[in-house]
Amino acid sequence: MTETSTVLITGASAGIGAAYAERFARRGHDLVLVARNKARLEVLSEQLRKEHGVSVDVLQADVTNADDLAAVETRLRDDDRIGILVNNAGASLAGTFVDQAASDITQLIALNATAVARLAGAVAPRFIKAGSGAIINVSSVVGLAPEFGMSVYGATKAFVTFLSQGLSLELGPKGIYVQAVLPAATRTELWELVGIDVNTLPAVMEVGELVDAALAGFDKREPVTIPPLHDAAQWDAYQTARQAMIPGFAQVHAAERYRSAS
Ligand SMILES: NC(=O)C1=CN([C@@H]2O[C@H](COP(=O)(O)OP(=O)(O)OC[C@H]3O[C@@H](n4cnc5c(N)ncnc54)[C@H](OP(=O)(O)O)[C@@H]3O)[C@@H](O)[C@H]2O)C=CC1
Ligand SMILES: CC(=O)[C@H](N)C(=O)O
Repeated sequence: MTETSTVLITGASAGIGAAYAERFARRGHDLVLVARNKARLEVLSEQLRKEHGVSVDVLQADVTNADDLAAVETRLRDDDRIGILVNNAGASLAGTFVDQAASDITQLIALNATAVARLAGAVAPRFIKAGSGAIINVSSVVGLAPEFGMSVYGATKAFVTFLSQGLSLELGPKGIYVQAVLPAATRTELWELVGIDVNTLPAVMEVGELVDAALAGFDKREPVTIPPLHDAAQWDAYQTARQAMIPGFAQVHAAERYRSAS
């Protein structure tokens, strides 16, 4: 990854992805913008070329469609200029678990989880060969909070955070930086798409502030960046508590509290 390597951003036609595109263009990076809505991508790319003098390619793709996903994977495998992948495309799901149709659950997992792993998997071997590269995965604080009542959405985001932490450990020693970004409620169209008026939420971050904070974490090479978390020590304590359990998992016998049944 060079200072100005090309950045491929999924879900770049709106919201957080469009803000990443603008911020990376401002830093002088050429871009490959991916989403389904080609017209919106064209308008944004024209604006970024004009305002920042960068080169912008549009790659229309539905990353839940097998052929389209394969085309994005091919671009990531073959285009040596791409040094940063932003896995941002995602959506939420309306209703509670029992209201959600099996087809919608399948679609959400394909978008929020499968595509993220597949695209990281497509680019990683080339990055390993180069000894550099970065993967930014946009997750969510919802993945830390089953209490929020968004079980399937939260599960996809727990997957993204776990995948990112795992990849950071696996790929970090090979020169690749992997970052999980965990926004909380951010003012984008995502809310309207699931029938929620964003103005009714108690606290909402503006998308520019969110992406600037995420990029501050990127510049520090943080493995996990949580822009709304003011007390960073809370995340550190959570990691310490989790890691403290690990040595205890290797056991021949079940814990005492489970031994009374027979
Ligand atoms: N907004 C929020 O409060 C939060 C958002 N996030 C996460 O941030 C990420 C971006 O969301 P946000 O900007 O808010 O949402 P938006 O709805 O504003 O943008 C979503 C982007 O993803 C693209 N997209 C959706 N489905 C597909 C698909 N099947 N294939 C390709 N692209 C697709 C959309 O473009 P198009 O329709 O053109 O395909 C759009 O560019 C998501 O992963 C979301 O979960 C995390 C925490 C909070
Ligand atoms: C709850 C949501 O759907 C939102 N995308 C979030 O992750 O906070």
